[in-house]
Amino acid sequence: MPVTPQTLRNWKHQPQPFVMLTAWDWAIAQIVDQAGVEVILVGDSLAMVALGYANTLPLTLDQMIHHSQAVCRGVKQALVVVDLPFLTYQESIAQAIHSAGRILKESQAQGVKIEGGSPEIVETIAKLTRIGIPVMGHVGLTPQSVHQLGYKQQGKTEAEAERILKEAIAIAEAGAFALVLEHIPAPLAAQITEKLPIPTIGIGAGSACDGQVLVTADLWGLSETLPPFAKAYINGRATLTEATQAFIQDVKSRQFPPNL
Ligand SMILES: Nc1nc(=O)c2c([nH]1)NC[C@@H]1CN(c3ccc(C(=O)N[C@@H](CCC(=O)O)C(=O)O)cc3)CN21
Ligand SMILES: CC(C)C(=O)C(=O)O
Ligand SMILES: [Mg+2]
Repeated sequence: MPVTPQTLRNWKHQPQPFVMLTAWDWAIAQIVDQAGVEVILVGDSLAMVALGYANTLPLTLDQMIHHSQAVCRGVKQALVVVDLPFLTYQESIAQAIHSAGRILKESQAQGVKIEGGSPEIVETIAKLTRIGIPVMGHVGLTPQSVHQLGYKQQGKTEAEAERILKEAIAIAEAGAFALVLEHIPAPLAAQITEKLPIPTIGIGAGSACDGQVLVTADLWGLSETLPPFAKAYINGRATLTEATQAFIQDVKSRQFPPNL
């Protein structure tokens, strides 16, 4: 049965966490969907892992729609959620509706994710939800604020932890169907998970969350550097380099192609 935002919203305190992975094109989406993940995120990290930008800020809405369309063509089971890129939702609620609306109209995605927990963002989540657009929240380390936060762990002081907990509660009350907790201490993520009526999805937030998310380029060992919380399950760079060099050798030694 295909996963919907409602399926996910009800996935709370289950014995087994659900899994979300990122995808940025059709082949990757097919692989992770057929492997059995519950959610596929067209994450704006694609700016870095697929397009080579230094951070997620340059990505445009048109680029995101182009990648989302490709991802959706490869997915049969998983719920597809798309990150709204930097400055495609922060300017006004009207801008957020326009951007989220284009994602849902121009791809088959069923939800959008937006970063932050300020009163403005909470109001935007409430408005999008009221007009029928499922929204996933994202607090803790929010990479679109890299020039303010860097990529450091968030919520280390008592005051910061309290602020993140309050943001999480406000986002849930605004109607978000799930919430990403990025790079915060495990006890804080456990406390938020306990208190929220909606599922939490951790990345660098410990094992108590209702779901876990990873950037697929990190899982596959394709990234040049790994965040401290990520784990590569295959050395993709080395494995693909070896295959490429074997091909180069075969051509140079006339072992490839075969003479049919
Ligand atoms: N491939 C990839 N994986 C990710 O998880 C990811 C992205 N890209 N792009 C957007 C953000 C950036 N992320 C990152 C990147 C680096 C650190 C990291 O190295 N943190 C160090 C300190 C860095 C600092 O002080 O500036 C740490 O010890 O927390 C953490 C999260 C997570 N997100
Ligand atoms: C890491 C996840 C949560 C994300 O926002 C992304 O990949 O862009
Ligand atoms: Mg993102």
